[in-house]
Amino acid sequence: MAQPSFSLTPSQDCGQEKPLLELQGISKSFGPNKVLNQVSLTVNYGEAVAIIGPSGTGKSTILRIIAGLLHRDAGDIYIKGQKRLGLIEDAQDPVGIGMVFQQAALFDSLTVEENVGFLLYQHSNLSPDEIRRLVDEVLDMVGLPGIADQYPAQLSGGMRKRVSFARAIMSNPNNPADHPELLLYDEPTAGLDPVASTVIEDLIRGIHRHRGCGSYIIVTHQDSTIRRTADRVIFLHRGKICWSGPVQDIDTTDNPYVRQFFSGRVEGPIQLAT
Ligand SMILES: Nc1ncnc2c1ncn2[C@@H]1O[C@H](COP(=O)(O)OP(=O)(O)OP(=O)(O)O)[C@@H](O)[C@H]1O
Repeated sequence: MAQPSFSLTPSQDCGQEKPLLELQGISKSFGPNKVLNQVSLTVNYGEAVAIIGPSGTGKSTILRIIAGLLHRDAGDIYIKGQKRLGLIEDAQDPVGIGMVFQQAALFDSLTVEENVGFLLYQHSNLSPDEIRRLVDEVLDMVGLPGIADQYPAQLSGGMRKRVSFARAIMSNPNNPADHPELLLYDEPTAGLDPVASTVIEDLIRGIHRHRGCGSYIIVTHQDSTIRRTADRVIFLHRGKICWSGPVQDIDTTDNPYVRQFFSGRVEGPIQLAT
């Protein structure tokens, strides 16, 4: 399988003193439903952080707030030590963010090539032939060679998810600043068969490793994805962080939430959201 063409061009300096991202006391309600309650977390340069926890506990909401797609009610967001008021991109020193959403969110009227190469068609001087070559390369990386001319409706849900992944990792090789510094993955392997999951997990890790100090946050329920993609795990329950630790500690911690989550037991502090 092809390696990322941008693999040897790390996009930012490692060893920064400030965290890449810091959330302090973030709260968010939807009507009477308090979804996030004073959540604070940091993501350092080069870190791979998994946010896990039961359904409906606010994981995707955190990603959407970080991405600037949703406003918080309270709390502060710092990027590279600088407080940000609104959109992360809405600043003098923007952070490139790539996102892979739970729903593939492709444009139905565009081909796979047009979807994956969308930003390059809009914002680069690359020729259509060059963009097509990059699209083919990225589709090969996600294990979907030869589908560039198809439409999303012709693909399975898992294939669409991998196309969405391909789009998130597309970047302009002529513009090093184009590489996302922070990738946000919202359940990138949900609904995929085990082999397709492994392909995506390896890609996530591979891109991370090759970038040297690229950082990402991944929200996932999949046991294998947590173990194979995360350095550190944050456990969210009912809008609060109730455990955080290195991924290898998930099997040894006596935290009751973590124990119940990984055993799948019905008895314990985690109760299904109503
Ligand atoms: N736009 C919205 N309007 C109203 N309620 C919302 C909205 N977005 C999310 N919620 C609610 O916020 C809560 C948390 O949702 P969120 O998607 O963040 O949970 P999650 O932990 O990612 O869940 P899952 O693991 O099932 O994807 C849920 O109760 C959800 O119904």
